[in-house]
Amino acid sequence: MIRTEGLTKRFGRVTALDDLTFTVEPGITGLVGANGAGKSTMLKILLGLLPATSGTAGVLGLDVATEGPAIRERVGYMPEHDCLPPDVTATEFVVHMARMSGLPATAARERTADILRHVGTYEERYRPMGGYSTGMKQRIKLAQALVHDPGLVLLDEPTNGLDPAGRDDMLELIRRIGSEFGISVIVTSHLLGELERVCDGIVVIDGGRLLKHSTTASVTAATPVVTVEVDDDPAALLARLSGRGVTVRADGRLLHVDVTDESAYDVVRDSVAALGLGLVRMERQRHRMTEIFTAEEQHV
Ligand SMILES: Nc1ncnc2c1ncn2[C@@H]1O[C@H](COP(=O)(O)OP(=O)(O)OP(=O)(O)O)[C@@H](O)[C@H]1O
Repeated sequence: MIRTEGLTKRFGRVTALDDLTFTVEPGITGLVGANGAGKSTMLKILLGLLPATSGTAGVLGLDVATEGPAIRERVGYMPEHDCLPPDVTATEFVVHMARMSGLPATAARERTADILRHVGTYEERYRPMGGYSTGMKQRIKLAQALVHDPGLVLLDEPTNGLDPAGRDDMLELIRRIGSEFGISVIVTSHLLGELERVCDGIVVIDGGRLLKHSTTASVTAATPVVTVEVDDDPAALLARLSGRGVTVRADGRLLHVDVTDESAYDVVRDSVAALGLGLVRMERQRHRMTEIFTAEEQHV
């Protein structure tokens, strides 16, 4: 889908991308990094909108340096910042973008109606976009990226500015773009945790350098861990669980238990009861990917 080789971009003294080499397979891929890590710069280079300082990149087998227009015919792009004209309706805008991408007038109108229904803004389609909420604007930006039925979409921070429910809705839409329409997706975010839910693969960049490239499956396949807290010294519980073949680590007053299968929960419950302890907390750990990336970062 995408390959880069030694890709570097400098703006004066700022190195936005520093010798990046990676490949991206079809599916949903997250491009993660803090603000300023170089994510938007990467997307603009992949679209052929910004020239690289050195190195090469290809998208769908096309060279970004010489085949930008052909790439933009086949790829949809959702920019990060607000770019919607306020006095134009969603229908007018998305039809216009479809026509710009080469669709005939009738097909553009039909596709626009379909895609606005799909992203959940059909009711409001004849209202000027200036009055839209941030969530609706993000959906229109997504709709215009999809309207010409691209093989790949590049989404720049699509959950930016959304409340938790809006984020969940947007992530669900992205998941469906991949699974129902079979369109490959590159989605950027500064939040690793939210991409973990929808992505097949993750590329992490930091200060323009590649920190990590991995499949989400290989990461989330790691054994789940449950944190257990009891109302007394956990030493006796630690010994009892180890004696029953459970892998467990002490962390101050907390115990971290590997859940290789569901029976581990029963072993914890029965052991706590047998020792006459009170169970204060038993919690599945979140953000495993963050921990794994942080652990591996030390080896990079
Ligand atoms: N046109 C430009 N001129 C000068 N510097 C730029 C330009 N575009 C980006 N930069 C710099 O390059 C670096 C990477 O910026 P980029 O916008 O790609 O980061 P990002 O990861 O997308 O962050 P954000 O989410 O905040 O947009 C930053 O230091 C930024 O200031």
